[in-house]
Amino acid sequence: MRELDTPPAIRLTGLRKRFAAGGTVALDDVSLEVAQGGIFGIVGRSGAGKSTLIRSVNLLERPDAGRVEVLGADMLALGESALLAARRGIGMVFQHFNLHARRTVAENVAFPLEVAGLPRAERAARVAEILPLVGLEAKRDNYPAQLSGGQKQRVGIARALASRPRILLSDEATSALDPETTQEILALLRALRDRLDLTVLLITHEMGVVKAICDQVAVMEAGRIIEQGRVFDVFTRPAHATTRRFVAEVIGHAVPAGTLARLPAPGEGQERRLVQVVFAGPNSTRAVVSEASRDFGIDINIISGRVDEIAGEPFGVMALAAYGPPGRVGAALDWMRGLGLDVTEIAP
Ligand SMILES: Nc1ncnc2c1ncn2[C@@H]1O[C@H](COP(=O)(O)OP(=O)(O)OP(=O)(O)O)[C@@H](O)[C@H]1O
Repeated sequence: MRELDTPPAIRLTGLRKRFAAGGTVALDDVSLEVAQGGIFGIVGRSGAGKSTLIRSVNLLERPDAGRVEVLGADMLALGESALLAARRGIGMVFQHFNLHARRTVAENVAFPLEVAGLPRAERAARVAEILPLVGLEAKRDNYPAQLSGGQKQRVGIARALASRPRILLSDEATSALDPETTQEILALLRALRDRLDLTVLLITHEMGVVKAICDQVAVMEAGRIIEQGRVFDVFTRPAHATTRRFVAEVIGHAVPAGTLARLPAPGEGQERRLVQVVFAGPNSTRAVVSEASRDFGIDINIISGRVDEIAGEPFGVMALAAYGPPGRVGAALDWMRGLGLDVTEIAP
């Protein structure tokens, strides 16, 4: 991450929100910090409180308690006009694009500038500058109905960037898109972050989105953040059961029951241990399976395996069945743990 010495772009402290007396608590003591230039993902199931949280940043939703600081400004202390100005520094992208059907691409992008009272010539100049950034110069006079979903979201992004915000909020921006278009839009968001020096806070129910572009992640459940940290750390060492389920969606290694049933039973005087091994860090590329097998005199059957990259770092996960005399198998697994690999038993 960049600019480690600068204060966070967004700092939320102790946010609480309940929509009705006696109703569900949408935010329950939520605190997080988004570093300048970072891409921070908030993931959680439907109803976890993600929308309420992201809408608290620009005060589309007012928390009942807590503190919202954006680029150093105490948002809850701002008067009406100062708040409007602060909001112009925070762009927002929506799941269903929210485009005006009867306005062209250029007119949609210019809309927030019109609301802000910018003269026509300046609006036109800004639109001409921004459409190439999202690859839509050729579509400037088209109407939303003439665009694909991905193109519509590019318009949504261009509109969010029209007032040159330093911060971009993304509310499930890719949830209505197919997987290929999702990857294109995510790549665009990352490129824009780099080019315009943006800070991005996004919410999603898909861990794949987090894996693709975020450097920090927070997992929400029932209004609380149950886990947060660097994406690589959370993916490779999820602490909470809910996080483990999310992580399993993209890097999971549930071994099918049929496969387990077909594994050979241990021979006379032998034991069998089934483990999942997560390879990360300096020993991720070491030939641990063959080394363990040779040095401890055991047999290791690789049931499944996959090598991946998370936040640009190599990462692998394997399911292994290890056979050998009692004691030696355990010693081999301990040796793997000693190398910093994450070894967990997956079945008896
Ligand atoms: N305007 C509202 N009035 C009353 N309750 C609300 C309102 N908005 C959200 N809630 C409730 O607050 C809780 C959190 O909702 P929120 O929309 O923030 O969750 P979410 O994680 O974004 O879910 P989704 O992905 O389905 O939008 C839910 O119980 C929801 O029903």
